[in-house]
Amino acid sequence: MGNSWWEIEVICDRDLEDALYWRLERFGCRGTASTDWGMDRAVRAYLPAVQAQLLDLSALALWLQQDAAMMEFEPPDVRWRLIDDEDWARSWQKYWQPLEVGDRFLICPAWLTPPETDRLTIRLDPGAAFGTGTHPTTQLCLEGIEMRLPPGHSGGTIADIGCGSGILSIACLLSGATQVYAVDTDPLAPAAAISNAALNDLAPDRLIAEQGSIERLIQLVPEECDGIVCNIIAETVLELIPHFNAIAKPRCWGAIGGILIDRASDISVALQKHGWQVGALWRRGNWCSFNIRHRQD
Ligand SMILES: C[S@@+](CC[C@H](N)C(=O)[O-])C[C@H]1O[C@@H](n2cnc3c(N)ncnc32)[C@H](O)[C@@H]1O
Repeated sequence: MGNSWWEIEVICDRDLEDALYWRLERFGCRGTASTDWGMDRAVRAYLPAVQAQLLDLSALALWLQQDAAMMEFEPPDVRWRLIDDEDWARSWQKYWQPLEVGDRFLICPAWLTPPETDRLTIRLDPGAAFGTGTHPTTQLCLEGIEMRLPPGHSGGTIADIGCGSGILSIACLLSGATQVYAVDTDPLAPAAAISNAALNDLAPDRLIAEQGSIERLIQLVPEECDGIVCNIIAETVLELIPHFNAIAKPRCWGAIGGILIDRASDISVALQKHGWQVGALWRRGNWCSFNIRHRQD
């Protein structure tokens, strides 16, 4: 069971997809891929087998059905099966295709030849870490990066809190940032981020990634940062916000995602309390992201 994965397949109404992602992420799923399924969507999520027992999966199915009932949708069809490492990789290969995000990025699975494009291509091997670009919260953060680091931008140090696969770190580096310091509490994430940076031909010293959270980042960064990217659920972001100042230059920007729309006002209040101005709040489905700037005082 050590090297196997649960593949959880959920067939649901397309308007339920956002809420579903949230529930799957909270359950601990490391990655998701979705495809059309007639008029519905088929969402597949992957979780190391050691992290869940059959009873946990039954509870998840019940939560998903309750979520659907509360939102007045038909109950989703939820199934799961154990797959080994090889099948897991094959599943990704089947369902995960190159994806354009925003005006500037193209996310391309490592095993495919990137298509001809004038977009910035982020090549990714999902490994076991979260972050393939298919999730709306990742896309919102990528669009935030696109706004802060426009074509021709060069320089700056960025902090990536909850780096997962390193997708946001790599986006910053390909957009001209000089250096990224990244942390993630998931022990598998830093290595995934570093190997994905290498896959994109980025010099190893441009991305320093370590296990931990903001307290590790405070030790890691030699000087305050020009930007912060952070795509984690609202409860965690609320704990992190009071510590942002310890790593931020005056006028530091932030692309903060992972927030369900009904938590937006809590986040906004906390940001303002700690000296951050909300420049824009972007929404996709039930998710939103904050583009913020530190007040200069
Ligand atoms: C939604 S994923 C984001 C991954 C990637 N940055 C992206 O945008 O796709 C959130 C990541 O944050 C990590 N995480 C959760 N709580 C954390 C914390 N307190 N400090 C640092 N990382 C955390 C998780 O392990 C996970 O990899």
